[in-house]
Amino acid sequence: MKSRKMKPHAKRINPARRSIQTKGKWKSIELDPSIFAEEGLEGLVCFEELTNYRLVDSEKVAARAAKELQKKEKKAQKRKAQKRKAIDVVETEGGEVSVEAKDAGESPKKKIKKKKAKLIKDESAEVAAETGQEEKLSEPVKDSTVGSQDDSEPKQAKKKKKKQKKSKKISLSELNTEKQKVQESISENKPVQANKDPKTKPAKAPKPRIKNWTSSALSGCEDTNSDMSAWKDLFVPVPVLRALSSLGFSSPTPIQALALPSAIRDRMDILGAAETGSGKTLAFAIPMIHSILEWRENHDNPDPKVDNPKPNTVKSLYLPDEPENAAPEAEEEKDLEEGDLEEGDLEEGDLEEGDLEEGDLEEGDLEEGDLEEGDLEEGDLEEGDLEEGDLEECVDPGDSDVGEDMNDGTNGSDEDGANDIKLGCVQVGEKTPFDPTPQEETVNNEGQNRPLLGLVLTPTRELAVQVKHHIDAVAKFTNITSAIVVGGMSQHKQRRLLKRRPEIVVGTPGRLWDLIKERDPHLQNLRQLRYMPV
Ligand SMILES: Nc1ncnc2c1ncn2[C@@H]1O[C@H](COP(=O)(O)OP(=O)(O)OP(=O)(O)O)[C@@H](O)[C@H]1O
Repeated sequence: MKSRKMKPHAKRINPARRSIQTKGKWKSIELDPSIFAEEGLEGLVCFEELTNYRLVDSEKVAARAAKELQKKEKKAQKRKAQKRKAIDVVETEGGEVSVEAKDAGESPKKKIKKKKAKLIKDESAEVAAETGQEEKLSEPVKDSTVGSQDDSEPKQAKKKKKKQKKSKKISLSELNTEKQKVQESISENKPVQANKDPKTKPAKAPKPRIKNWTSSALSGCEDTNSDMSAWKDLFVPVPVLRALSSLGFSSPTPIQALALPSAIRDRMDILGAAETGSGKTLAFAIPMIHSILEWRENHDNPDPKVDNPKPNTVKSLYLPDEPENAAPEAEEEKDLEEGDLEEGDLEEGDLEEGDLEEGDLEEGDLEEGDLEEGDLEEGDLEEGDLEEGDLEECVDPGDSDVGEDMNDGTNGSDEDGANDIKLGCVQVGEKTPFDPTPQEETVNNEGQNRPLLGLVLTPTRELAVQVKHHIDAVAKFTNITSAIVVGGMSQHKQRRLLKRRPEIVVGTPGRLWDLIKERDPHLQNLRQLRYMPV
């Protein structure tokens, strides 16, 4: 039915939604005009009828419509994907400019993702450049950009992890090699080299050993390669020169260079002054040793026609042109064969510490009376050497001063010299007349007759010890012996040492005076004293 109110060209409702499929056409039906006179039908225009049509299932139609929609959406997605692919191809060929052009039409999320990927790519390139593997690493990075961006991120992460693992492995292997080095060096007693890698802990450096040059000299480690020509013209005795070479003293200090010729050649008294550590000790010790060697030579080969001994008869470097000097000491050190030595050839002091080894002396070699008082020094006997009953009376009242206070400047002589006159800082013994004439020797063998030839006076005990070490070091190839006489140490022991008649005595005034007052035989015989450094 059509009325006047209906629009003539109104859009027809989709027939599918009506569930009717129109096959024929709508046809108008002729009506009686009286019908239009009735109320309520004045707006009616005509009737139409459709006789050819088909009823349709509405659900099926709806499903079809949904399918059609999905197909359309898929097609749209495909088109978009094809567009992206085309843009990526352009990017790989054209570089950054094309990427930026492509970015203009993309969402901000995708832009961030791309930036991330780009940053990772740059980092990996830098690392590759550092490790020298740039070529290997850059290729897979390019591949990832050709593929989808979502895939590129996990690939980059994997590579990063691999790199981290690699670097960890490298650092671990470095640590292992360092450990091995340290273990090797420990087993070989070698100092460990400083570790250059700041991450790993540096190995503890071994504590530097302070060189005890006196003991090293006495141990006999000779530096035979050192050039000793700087000592030429200083009149140093050859055995002393050998000792200096073993100490590594290849040249004299200024005070030694100045003092030695005047003291040795010109026999001058010398008053020297130089700063501490400048070698003053050897400046007086070498001339003293020279003087003693000279005395020995004249004493062993006395010339009955000449009262005074010949000066400068000791071999030294002051005669460089003489062929004798070319082979110093070599002849003296010829190997001794069995039978070469007869009884009496060896004197006291000829054998030094270390000359005899374990096993050299057998049971029965020593007879009763071979050892005298004073032959054994402190330290000669070790724990276990003496058995119960070996010592009967071992307490010596003279040893009571072992524990004297080292800081106390006064010696035990104060009690003895209670009646002495004190003049300022000089003490003069009233009741102790000093008699320089030699006392009658109680023992008359050759070694016991040796006079005191050098007496060194030092203000302190410590300096006395130091000076004795210096003298022993440079006199180690001469058989010259020395003893120390200072307060704070056993007076009894010092008396025993003086019985051995050392050529040199180093001491402090107080203890020396004590022993002189006690008429120690070695200190009473000062007629032969040739050298007295103060
Ligand atoms: N010719 C030399 N060459 C190298 N070193 C030397 C030489 N002479 C001495 N010395 C070294 O110098 C150090 C100091 O020497 P010395 O003790 O004789 O100096 P000093 O002037 O007597 O010092 P102080 O005034 O403190 O007693 C010694 O331990 C020795 O190692």
